[in-house]
Amino acid sequence: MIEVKDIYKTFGENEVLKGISAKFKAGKNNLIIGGSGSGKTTLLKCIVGLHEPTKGQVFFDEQNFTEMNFTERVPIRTEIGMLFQNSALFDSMTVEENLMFPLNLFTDKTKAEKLERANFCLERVNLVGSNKLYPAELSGGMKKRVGIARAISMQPKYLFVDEPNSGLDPKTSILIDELISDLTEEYKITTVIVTHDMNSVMGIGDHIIFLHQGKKWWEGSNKEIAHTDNAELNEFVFASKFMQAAKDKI
Ligand SMILES: Nc1ncnc2c1ncn2[C@@H]1O[C@H](COP(=O)(O)OP(=O)(O)OP(=O)(O)O)[C@@H](O)[C@H]1O
Repeated sequence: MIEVKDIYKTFGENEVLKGISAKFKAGKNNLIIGGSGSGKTTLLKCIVGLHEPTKGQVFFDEQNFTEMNFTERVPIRTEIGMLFQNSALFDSMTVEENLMFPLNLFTDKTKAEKLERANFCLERVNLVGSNKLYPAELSGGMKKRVGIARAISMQPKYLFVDEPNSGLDPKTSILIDELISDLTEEYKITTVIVTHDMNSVMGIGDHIIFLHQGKKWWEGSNKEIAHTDNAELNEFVFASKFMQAAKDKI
């Protein structure tokens, strides 16, 4: 479980996060949603240590990450998998080399063991045989799957995903969501996903926190979100006429 306690983050005069507290449980898809500029990515970056919170604390399984120095954080960092918007693959490396990269960096496995792990992860994301391809030869959905394979290569306890569906067609988006959700449940990963995608919210939103004006405005599940009387959340979720019409049927 990850817990954030009273997180504030200020950039100059701009107070972006204003006292966010939340718990993200293992084996669940924890979604952070909210309008553009509401602070979703900033919160994600504060949790993983890419930003230091101005105030407040982050705990990984009751270990106070905020109070740790760089060296003390290393064991937790090696348990973190990350998937960024653009998949962040190394263009000059093949799929296999991309997957081996964290294993080369953080483990003392033999080459054969690393290859075995890379192949296992590729199989898990349904990309067997793509070892020698370069990112430029992959579709957007395939790149995401390689990104996911690399993120799980180190058997992470914690997985952070920023906008997994950006640039993907609706069908591929659903496949990516289902893949993340299946891996989360199977390996009991604490997964935190920043998303705008209402299909994801409805499809895999076990636990959702809605940010508005830098505050946690609402918290609940995908089952609860359809029946919320929170005005700002309603406006956000049911912004389109289609979603308005669908609301009564949920
Ligand atoms: N490194 C930074 N330096 C200064 N300001 C920043 C920095 N990162 C984010 N901000 C500001 O923080 C605010 C929230 O940004 P953030 O990217 O967290 O929002 P978001 O909810 O993820 O938005 P979006 O949905 O558009 O990606 C914005 O006003 C942004 O300009």
